[in-house]
Amino acid sequence: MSRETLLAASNVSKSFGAVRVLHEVSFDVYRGEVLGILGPNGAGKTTLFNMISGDIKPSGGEIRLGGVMLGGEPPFRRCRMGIGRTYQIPRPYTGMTTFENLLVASAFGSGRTERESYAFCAQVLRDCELADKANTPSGSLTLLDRKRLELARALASDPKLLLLDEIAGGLTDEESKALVALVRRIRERGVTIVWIEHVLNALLAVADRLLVLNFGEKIAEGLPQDVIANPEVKRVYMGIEA
Ligand SMILES: Nc1ncnc2c1ncn2[C@@H]1O[C@H](COP(=O)(O)OP(=O)(O)OP(=O)(O)O)[C@@H](O)[C@H]1O
Repeated sequence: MSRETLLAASNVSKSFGAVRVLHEVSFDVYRGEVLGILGPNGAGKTTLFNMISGDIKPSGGEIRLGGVMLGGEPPFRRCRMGIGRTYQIPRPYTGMTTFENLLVASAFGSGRTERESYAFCAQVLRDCELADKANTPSGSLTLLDRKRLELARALASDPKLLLLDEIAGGLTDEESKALVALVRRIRERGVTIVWIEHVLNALLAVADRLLVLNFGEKIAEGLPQDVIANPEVKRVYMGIEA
């Protein structure tokens, strides 16, 4: 079966001054898949997301979405082109309610009218199991609900490609399962997902493929069972000598 590429990264590199953080990383993300990204702390995972979302510029290489080069497009335009993301540290507007947070994200990203945004955001709230917290100030949500809100805010811009940055950290096993179920539902709606995650069980429960970074270089990519069995991945990521 032929796979359609949604996002293509070719030879993407990033240095901060003399410090090389990513070196010529290339990979494709196929439409409809969940690609999991693993790697030790400092491997360059979030830096890669920052370059896809346009928060920072690559030092070299190219990133394309649906064949269109992202080049110097700023973050808001990439958002409107269909790239949504979450941040490792959720950034809700704590003085606003859950619903208001979604409305802001929707107005920013989707180009919907106010009336359309209301209906759409109400649906996103239901999808993310936050409907009963619509009027709760976001600053008083539980950790799981803050994670759901972070996801819901990314979904409110109606992305084709959703970048999830360590959303399962700090959750109990049960909460993590609830989050995985939500990620699955989002994928079933046709959203393509790239998920950086240290909570391996969560990632393995939903990822179609895995990519592993170490010291800014891609060291493995493929089916989860093959990547997890790769001796280099075991050594650098799990500390297991072959
Ligand atoms: N703006 C910056 N200026 C200088 N160095 C940076 C900057 N952003 C990131 N780095 C460095 O780049 C390296 C990669 O950071 P990055 O956050 O991408 O790693 P990561 O794989 O996401 O790690 P973690 O799993 O801990 O989140 C780190 O050494 C970090 O200190």
